[in-house]
Amino acid sequence: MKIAIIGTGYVGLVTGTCFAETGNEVICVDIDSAKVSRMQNGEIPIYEPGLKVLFDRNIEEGRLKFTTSLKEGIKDAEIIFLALPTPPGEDGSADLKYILGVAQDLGPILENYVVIVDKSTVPVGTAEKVRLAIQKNTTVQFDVVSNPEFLREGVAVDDFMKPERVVVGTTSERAKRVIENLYAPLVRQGNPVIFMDERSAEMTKYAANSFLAMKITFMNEIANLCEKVGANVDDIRKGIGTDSRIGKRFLFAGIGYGGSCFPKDVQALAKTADDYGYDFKTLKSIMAVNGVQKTKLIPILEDYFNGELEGKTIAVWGLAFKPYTDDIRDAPALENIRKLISAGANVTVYDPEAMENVKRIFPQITYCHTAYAALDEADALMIFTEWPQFRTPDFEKMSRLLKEKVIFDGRNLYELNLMREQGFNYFSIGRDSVHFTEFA
Ligand SMILES: NC(=O)c1ccc[n+]([C@@H]2O[C@H](COP(=O)([O-])OP(=O)(O)OC[C@H]3O[C@@H](n4cnc5c(N)ncnc54)[C@H](O)[C@@H]3O)[C@@H](O)[C@H]2O)c1
Ligand SMILES: O=c1ccn([C@@H]2O[C@H](COP(=O)(O)OP(=O)(O)O[C@H]3O[C@H](CO)[C@@H](O)[C@H](O)[C@H]3O)[C@@H](O)[C@H]2O)c(=O)[nH]1
Repeated sequence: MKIAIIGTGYVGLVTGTCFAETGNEVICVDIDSAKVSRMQNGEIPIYEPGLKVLFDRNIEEGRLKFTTSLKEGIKDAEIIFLALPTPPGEDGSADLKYILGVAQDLGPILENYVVIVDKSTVPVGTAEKVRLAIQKNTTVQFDVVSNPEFLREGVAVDDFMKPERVVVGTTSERAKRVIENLYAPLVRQGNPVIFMDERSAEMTKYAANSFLAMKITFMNEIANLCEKVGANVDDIRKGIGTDSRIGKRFLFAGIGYGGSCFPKDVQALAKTADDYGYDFKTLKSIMAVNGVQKTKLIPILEDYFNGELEGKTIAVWGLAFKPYTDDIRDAPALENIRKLISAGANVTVYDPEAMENVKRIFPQITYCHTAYAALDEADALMIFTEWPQFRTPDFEKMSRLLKEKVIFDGRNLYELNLMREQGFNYFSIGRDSVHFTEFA
C-alpha cells in the first residue's frame, strides 16, 4: 500500500519505518526541513533502539522516503497518517492547531479516495473536527479514522511490530477493510484489532495512559506511607503484583512519571472532564501527587546537608525521563536540576543518551563522559533514571571518587543490605534510609 505519514517525530518515524518494513511504500512528511534533509541523507534524528537497522534497510530498498512537501507526500497515498504534536494548550487541553492546520491543507490537494488516520493522541470529537476541516475544501471522498498509538519510547519498534492490541475507531466499512489489511502482518500472532466508533477510540487512549499514570501514582503514595510506617515498597510491589487482577507491571515507585505523554494526557483528560461538567477527582489527585513526588528527594538532600546546598557539588546519574531514550520531555531530572541550581549547588551530570538535549536547557552545568567522572569530588550522588549501567556499579571506585558516601536514589536501584555492606548513606523511595552519618 502507499502510505503518507504527516509528522515524522517519535511516532511518525516509527510508524513509517515499521510499515515500510512490512512492504508498504511510505513517504514521511515533516515541516522541519533540517530534520528532513538529515533523514534524506540517511541520518536518523532520534535515538530509539532497533530503529536504525529498519530505517537504513527500508531507505536502501526504496520503500521509505522523506519530503517537506505535503502535496508530494500524499500523492497517490491510500492512507494518510497524522502523527502530529498535540501539546498542552494554555488551559491544559490538547492543542489541535497542528492537526487541524494540516487537515485544512489536505482538502484542496486530495485527488482520490483516501483513509486519513489520526495517530496522534487527540481529545474526543477530534475525528469529526478533522473531517469537517477537510470536507470544507474538497469534493473527493475520504474517511477519517482514529487509530491511537500505544508504543512506549525505548521499546517502540517492538511495541509497534508486535502490538498487544490495535484500536481502530471508524464506522466506515470501507476504511475498516483498508486498516485491517494494513495491520494484518502485525497481528498474525492473534492479538486483536479492536474496532469501535471514533469517539470511543479517542477516549481509549486517554483512559489507558491515565490508568497507567494512576497505577504508578498509587504506588508512589503507598511508598510515601511505607517510609512513615517502616515498610518496604518493593516487597509490597511483589506482594500485590502477583495477583493477576493487579498485574506486575507499572508498579515501580520512584520520583514520579514524566515523558511526553502521561503528564499531558492526564491533564488533557481532566480538561475534557471539566469541559463536560464532570469533576474527575482521581485525575486531579494523580496530577497533584505526581507534581510533589518528582522532587521529593530534594528536601531530604537539604536536610542531610543541614539546609545548605550552596557550593556543594551534586552528581546526577540519569537525565532522560526513562532509560533507552534521549527524550527529556517532562523528565523529573530537569525539575530536580533546576532546584539544585537555584539552591546554589554545582551540578555534574552523566546520561548515556540525553546530555545533548539537556545542554540546550542547562548550559551552565558540567557534562561528563562517564558516570564515574561525574562523581569526582562530588558531595553526593542523585539518581533520576534507571539506566542498566547504573545497576551494578563499582562501589569501591564510587567511594574513592565521592567526597561523601551518600546516594539519593529516585529509582530504587540498590538493595538496602548492599548499601549497608558498602557503607553508603542511602536514601530511596518507600524504603528505610540507610545512614551511618547522623544528620538533622
Ligand atoms: N512519543 C510517544 O511515545 C507517543 C506514543 C503514542 C502517542 N503519541 C502521540 O503522538 C503524537 C506525536 O507525538 P511525537 O512524540 O511523535 O511528537 P514529535 O514532537 O516527536 O513529532 C512531531 C513531528 O511533527 C512535525 N510537524 C509539526 N507540524 C507539522 C506540519 N504542519 N506538517 C508536517 N510535520 C509537522 C514536527 O516537526 C515533528 O517532527 C502526539 O499526539 C503524542 O501524544 C506519542
Ligand atoms: O512502574 C513504573 C513505570 C513507569 N514509570 C514512569 O512512567 C513514565 C512513563 O513510562 P512509559 O510508560 O514506559 O513511557 P512512555 O514512552 O511515556 O509510554 C507511555 O506513553 C505513551 C504515549 O502516549 C504510550 O503510547 C505508552 O503506552 C505509555 O506507556 C516514565 O517517567 C517512567 O519512569 C514509573 O515511574 N513506574
